[in-house]
Amino acid sequence: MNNHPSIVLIIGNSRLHWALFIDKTLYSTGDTFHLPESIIQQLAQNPTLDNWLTAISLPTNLSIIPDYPIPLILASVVPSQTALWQIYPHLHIITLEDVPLQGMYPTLGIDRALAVWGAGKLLGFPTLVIDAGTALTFTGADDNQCLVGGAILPGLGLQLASLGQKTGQLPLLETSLMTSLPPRFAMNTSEAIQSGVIYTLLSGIKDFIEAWWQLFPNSQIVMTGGDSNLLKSYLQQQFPDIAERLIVDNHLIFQGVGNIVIS
Ligand SMILES: Nc1ncnc2c1ncn2[C@@H]1O[C@H](COP(=O)(O)OP(=O)(O)OP(=O)(O)O)[C@@H](O)[C@H]1O
Ligand SMILES: CC(C)(CO)[C@@H](O)C(=O)NCCC(=O)O
Ligand SMILES: [K+]
Repeated sequence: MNNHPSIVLIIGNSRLHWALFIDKTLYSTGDTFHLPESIIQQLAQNPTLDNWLTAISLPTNLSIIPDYPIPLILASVVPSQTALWQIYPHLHIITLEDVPLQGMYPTLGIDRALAVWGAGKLLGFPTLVIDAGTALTFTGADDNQCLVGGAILPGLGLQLASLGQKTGQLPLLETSLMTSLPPRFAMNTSEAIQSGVIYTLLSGIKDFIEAWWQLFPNSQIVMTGGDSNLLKSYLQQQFPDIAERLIVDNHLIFQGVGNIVIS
């Protein structure tokens, strides 16, 4: 095969993550919100690269845009969203069976399986992935490319949203407005929320990393997901020794997909 494009779509709980592959090479990436059904129908009826590039605004400077139907490779942790794409004519849905990782449990999220597989293939096993998305997850695999397990907690945005939405007096804070660490003992509501959420999250992350290094002292640790850059910068300020050994890779899941599904 040469010069064959495919579109990869990872459906997360807040956003869609897109990649254009040319053969096995990751060519460009982007994020969108969940798409309206009308757009999905248009793409299903006219699945050319030109249409795709318009619909999801992926950057390209390809000299030749082929006009045959483009395969869509989809991995989703949102079943209702997966259902909308069933009408696409050249659809491959990635399941746990596609991932060569050993020892997976049946309800493991496909995003976690792909990310830890991608991290291991890219940087070596053992590996621990921290995915700072809607949910924040830890997912580890050992030298035998076998799942060790992990943990799931509400991500940064979700922690802030739950305080904003489930209380009478607390404002809804947005991660996009956060930059530097708040004072630990805060004297206003906004900083008090930030302090509580951020310092407990950072110590929790540190504790999981240290527990992992007890098991696998030389393991790589990779962080990915929408909040990874923000969390890495907080960790650099709060726990520089840990941050120094942490790799941020926002394309980890796509590395995993490219590695196993695209032939
Ligand atoms: N432009 C953006 N729009 C929305 N969220 C963003 C953006 N940039 C960063 N984020 C952060 O990304 C987080 C969500 O991460 P991400 O987009 O990786 O989640 P997801 O893939 O939809 O969810 P998950 O993978 O956990 O199901 C939010 O907490 C938010 O703070
Ligand atoms: C934890 C999330 C929401 C993270 O995106 C996803 O991986 C998921 O729905 N997982 C299923 C449960 C599990 O991984 O054990
Ligand atoms: K759910």
